[in-house]
Amino acid sequence: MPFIRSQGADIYWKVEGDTAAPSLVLLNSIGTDMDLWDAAIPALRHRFSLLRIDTRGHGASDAPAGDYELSMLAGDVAAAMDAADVEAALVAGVSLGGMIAMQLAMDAPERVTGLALICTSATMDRSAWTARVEKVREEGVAGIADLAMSRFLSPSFVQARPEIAASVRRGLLCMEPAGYAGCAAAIRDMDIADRLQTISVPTLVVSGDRDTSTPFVGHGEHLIERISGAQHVMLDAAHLAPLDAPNALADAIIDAFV
Ligand SMILES: O=C(O)CC1=CCC(=O)O1
Repeated sequence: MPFIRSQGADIYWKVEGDTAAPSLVLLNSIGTDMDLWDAAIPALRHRFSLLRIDTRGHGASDAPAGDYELSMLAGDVAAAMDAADVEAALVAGVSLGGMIAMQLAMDAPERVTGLALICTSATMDRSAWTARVEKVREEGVAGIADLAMSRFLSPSFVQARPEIAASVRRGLLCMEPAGYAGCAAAIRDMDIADRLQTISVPTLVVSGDRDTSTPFVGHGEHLIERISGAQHVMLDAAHLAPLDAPNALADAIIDAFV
């Protein structure tokens, strides 16, 4: 399995798809891993060379103790791109993944040819994420599992696809608490809102009409108002859009960038 050592942690990455096509980096939300993208891969793999990365603290990547920072997580993405020989790419991220993508576009604009910002935000509630970090460090991921699940998926999706909901919950509960808390600290300390105007690459903002974690009002809307020329697509989806609407999400990315 390919790992790259980055800033004291082994980061897991994987390349698939059409390696002669433009590169698309896929980033996961907090509490999931690169498998979040599985259902969208068949629609994306013929159009892009896909680089999936397990965000530090998630999946097969290491989960060191302590607070992480968005710039550290963006540095991990750049390290995985180096390891995969990807000079620059379109970067698509769900939620935390979108925050990392925006940070990378600010820290290393030469590595980013475009952004697909999916059910994400530049402004999360600091006190709520402070409480989440503390709870996970005291009680483990089980302490926030119900809350996280209620923000990931809508009741209608859970009823229609209980096996997917069960697998998301299992993944969450199997996580290292240090990994969840480290990334939750990066969300708590996020500081990108004032620099959104510096993003100059083509950007697609995707919202979910059933997303209660980063709804369009106050989140997607905030991004399109500040990122010059950003396009917007609203999907029939909750927060984890790649599970809820994988083909519509893939089509939106292909329509915007191919
Ligand atoms: O609120 C949630 O738990 C959902 C979420 C916020 C950031 C992220 O990556 O997922």
